[in-house]
This record gives sequence, C-alpha cells and structure tokens, in this order.
Amino acid sequence: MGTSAREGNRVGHVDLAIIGSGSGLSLIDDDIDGWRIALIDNGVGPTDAFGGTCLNAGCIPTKMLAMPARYAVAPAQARAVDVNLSFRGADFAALQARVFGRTDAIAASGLAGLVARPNVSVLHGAATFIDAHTLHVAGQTFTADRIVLAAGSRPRLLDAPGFDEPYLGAFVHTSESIMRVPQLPKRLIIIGGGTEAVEFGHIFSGLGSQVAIIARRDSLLRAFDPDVAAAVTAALGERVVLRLNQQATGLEPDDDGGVVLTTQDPDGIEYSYAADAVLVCAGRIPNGDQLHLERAGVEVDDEGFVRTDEHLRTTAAHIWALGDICNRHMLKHLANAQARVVKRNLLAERDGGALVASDERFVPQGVFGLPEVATVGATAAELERAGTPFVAYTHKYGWTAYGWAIADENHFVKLLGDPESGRLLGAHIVGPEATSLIQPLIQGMSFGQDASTIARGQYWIHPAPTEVVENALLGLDRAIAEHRRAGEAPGTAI
Ligand SMILES: Cc1cc2nc3c(=O)[nH]c(=O)nc-3n(C[C@H](O)[C@H](O)[C@H](O)COP(=O)(O)OP(=O)(O)OC[C@H]3O[C@@H](n4cnc5c(N)ncnc54)[C@H](O)[C@@H]3O)c2cc1C
Ligand SMILES: NC(=O)c1ccc[n+]([C@@H]2O[C@H](COP(=O)([O-])OP(=O)(O)OC[C@H]3O[C@@H](n4cnc5c(N)ncnc54)[C@H](O)[C@@H]3O)[C@@H](O)[C@H]2O)c1
Repeated sequence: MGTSAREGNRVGHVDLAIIGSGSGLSLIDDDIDGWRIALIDNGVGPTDAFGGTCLNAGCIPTKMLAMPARYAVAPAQARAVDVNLSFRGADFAALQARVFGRTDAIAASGLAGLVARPNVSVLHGAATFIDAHTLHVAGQTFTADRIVLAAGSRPRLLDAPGFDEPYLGAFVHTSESIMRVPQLPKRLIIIGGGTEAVEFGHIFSGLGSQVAIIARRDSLLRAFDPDVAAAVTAALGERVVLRLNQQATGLEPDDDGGVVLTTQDPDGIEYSYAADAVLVCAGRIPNGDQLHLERAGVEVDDEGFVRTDEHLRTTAAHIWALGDICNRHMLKHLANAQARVVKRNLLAERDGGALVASDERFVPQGVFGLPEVATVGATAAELERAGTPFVAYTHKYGWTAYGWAIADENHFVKLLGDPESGRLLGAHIVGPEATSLIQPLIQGMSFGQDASTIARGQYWIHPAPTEVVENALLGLDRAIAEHRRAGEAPGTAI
C-alpha cells in the first residue's frame, strides 16, 4: 500500500473507525467531515494494494481480462454465421499493464484523496480489538465512539500436502496473485468449480493457457439452477480439460520445472496432472476471525460471518458491519448497497432520524465467463426444498430474431413464477448479454410486478436481445394460466 497518511502519528480518539478500505471507503465523504475518522487497511494481494478486493484483485481486473478472452473465442462464434476468423494470440504483458495501470492508479488516487481530508487518518496494518471501543493497529492503540467492520474476506487455501510447502509457493496461486504472474502460464490447473473457477477458466483458456479445471462435485456452478450449471459445464468443458468428482490430494515438484497435482475420485482412483501454475478457487473466508471480535461483544454465525440485524448493526450497539465480512453473497453490488445503509444509519443516529433496513430480497449475480450467466431469486431446487409452489418456463435465444442473427442454439432464459400472483420467484439466464438482459427482471421482482405486467407494460425494441426476456415472460404467463386451468401439480416445467 505504500505510505499511509499519518503513519507514525498517534490517532488517540476518533468519532468513527472503519476497518477495511474496500466498500468501507465509500462511507467517507463530506456528510461526515465533522467527524474525526480513522480508516484502517492492511492491503490486498502481493502488491499490498489499497482499496479492497473488487478494485485490486476481484471484479474489475477479472472483467477487464474476461472481455479480451472473449475475442479469442470469436472465431468459433463467427464460423456459426459463415465468417472465417482466426486467433493468433494475446499480448499478456500489455493486457496486464493496461488493466493494472488503470486499477493501481485508481487505488493511488483513492488513497491520495483520503489523505487530503484533514479529518481522516489512514492507518496501514491489521486492526484487532482490545475491547469494545479500543483498537490496536501497527503498534498503537486508539479508541473510537463508533466502528464499522468492512474487512471483507480472503481466499480459502487448500489443506492438502504440498500446498503449504514454501518451495512450491511460487506455483500456488489464488485470485490475489494469479492475474499478476510475470508470464501467462503454459499449463494452468484450477481447483474449484464455482464462479471464480468458471471466470478464470474462461480468461486463461481464452488468452492461450492450457487449462485443466478440477472440481470435487459433479458439475460447475453447483449453487446455481441445474440447467444453468449443466449449460456452463458443457460449454466450458469444450475449452478446458474438465475433471469432475475429483478431490486434490497433493502437490509435488516434477522433473521439468513444474508441479504435479494428484487427485482422487470417489472410488479412490488416483490421477495426476502436470502444470506450471495451480490456482486455488475454493471459496472465501470472512475476515472476522482475525479481529478478536469476542473482545468487543460482536458475534459471528457458525460460518464466521458477523451477525447483524436488518439495519446492519452488530451485536455490539456501536459497531456496524457491511460487505463480505457479514453476508454470504459476497458480491460487490451488495457490499456497496450495505455501505449506503450503514452510512444512512450512522447519520440517522447522529441527527436523530429513523434507521433504514438493508433490502436483500433480490440480490442478483452475474458470472462473466463464456457463456455469461445471470441469476436472481430462487432456483427450482430451492423452491422444491422449501415446498413453494412454482411454474417454470424456459425460452431459448434461438426462438427469437436476435437468436437467429447470431445462430444461437444453446442459450436460454429460465423463469420461475408464483402460480397465484404471477410474480417472478427466480430468473436464470445463460447466454450473450445475460448480465444486462436480467435487469428488467430484477426490476420487476423488486417492484412487485407480475410477469404479464413486465412483459406488456412496456415496449421491447425489435429485434434486440431483450426480446428473449419478453418472450420468456409471455411464456411464463401462458404457463401459469394453463397451470391454473388444469389445476396441475406445482413445479411443472414447460
Ligand atoms: C476474483 C474475484 C472476482 C469477483 N468478481 C465479482 C463480480 O464480478 N461482481 C461482484 O459483485 N463481486 C465480485 N467479487 C466479489 C467482490 O470483490 C467482493 O464481494 C467485494 O469486493 C467485497 O467488498 P468488501 O468491502 O466487503 O471487502 P474488500 O473489498 O475485500 O475490503 C476489505 C478490506 O479490508 C482489509 N482488511 C481485512 N482485514 C483487515 C484487518 N484486520 N485490518 C485492516 N484491514 C483489513 C483488506 O485488506 C481489504 O482491503 C469478486 C471477488 C473475487 C475474489
Ligand atoms: N462474478 C462474480 O460475481 C464473482 C466472480 C468471482 C468471485 N465472486 C465471489 O467470490 C467468492 C469466491 O468465489 P469462488 O469461486 O472461490 O467460491 P464459490 O463458493 O463460488 O465456489 C467454491 C468452489 O470451491 C470448491 N471447494 C471448496 N472447498 C474445496 C476444497 N477443499 N477442495 C476443492 N474444492 C473446494 C466448492 O466445491 C466450489 O466449487 C464467491 O462467493 C463469489 O461471490 C464473484
């Protein structure tokens, strides 16, 4: 992170201490410049970067790399519409320079902007609680009237032989280091089958690495709708070596300067894979366990997430939380929204206003691989488990004019609706522009509109990609009407 604003200065006492410079940073603006504030951060990744995960090692750099990787796959897509293209490779060093040239500059200007604020002290180091109002950071202790926990999460490492051997450390990566490797790995193994594995699988196979994904379950994206998971597993399986139902059992050096990963399947059969780099994408751990929260009376749940009420107040009345440290979604748009809630509630307490609640009814997620995925609300499996009646309808891109234009065969919009109200319970899209196409559905769910109202209460541009969403809504509406007429059993898929 470099130098901090008042490194060496004694902070003494502040009105507000914020632990974490990711989404926590957005709390600091002119509205609270009457407060003395301490912002504490211990940096992200090998460059010890200021500004949190999204900017330095998460959403932004991955998406800036995912986009170029799409061009690498363009020849196959172009062939489907009778155009011949070829991919001749990517300049990985130039790409890295462009991506991190931008994000590093934003991190630096964010820090400089903060330093320029006379009421703010920036402390570089890991904060821990001494007691409910006292924090220890980088050799000093100070007290705070109010504290915001915005310390995020960290990558989960693998507990298998070899992974913690220092002499193999240069081969083992997480999301915090892989995007800054000095050269594109010729052979990359990715361990895990979630969002990171899918996005990095797309990025590195697109840019020219030979990628093997080793997942311990029977598909990628297991937490997503099963049709979505199956579509992504099939599509990425054509671009990488995909090995499902295998658990990593060890890592060793090999004779040609690389490493060998050993795995085992459920029948105990062993496999081995050679690589130049191994990327662990095994989920993330909330950072509350590193703060001595028990000294402050802040409780965590059984998975280590800080407990909050709907106003994002923790079990200690003067301590608030936001972002990955307290929510299972671990998504930036939710962390940002939670920061807005905490900010308003801090001001409400100061000024005597009413507290606001965090609205987490419909938190969407995008996965920026190829194909793109977007999801909001419940999956069919979740509704079945909860015994919630629903009607499902799936509309393919290929049944619309845009789908004909791109000769699409495999992509779709799947909607789950409430047979009584006609409202959406879940929406799941796999295909081009999925993360944009889903927005009218998020909007309809958030504002309580039924499928028919979303479809027929507005125009849809013809022949734009959005027509697949319009047609999916109309199809769901018809399916619900048929379901009501027939008195069918809930859960009927059309
Ligand atoms: C590879 C990757 C891709 C992602 N892509 C997306 C995406 O496309 N869309 C999306 O919505 N989300 C995405 N995410 C998730 C998103 O990055 C996180 O949800 C978001 O950044 C969390 O913000 P936060 O403020 O809670 O934590 P962070 O941004 O991680 O900030 C926490 C800060 O606290 C600091 N800290 C931790 N412990 C301490 C301590 N004890 N003392 C002082 N400082 C401390 C950390 O160094 C860090 O700077 C991605 C994540 C990863 C890893
Ligand atoms: N586009 C996005 O929104 C985006 C992109 C990347 C990451 N993220 C966020 O970052 C977080 C981390 O991503 P992720 O993909 O690592 O987590 P994830 O929870 O999506 O997937 C974790 C994967 O690791 C596997 N796994 C867990 N422990 C393992 C072990 N011991 N051995 C082998 N495999 C193991 C799981 O089976 C699963 O496939 C996510 O919660 C996500 O919200 C979001």
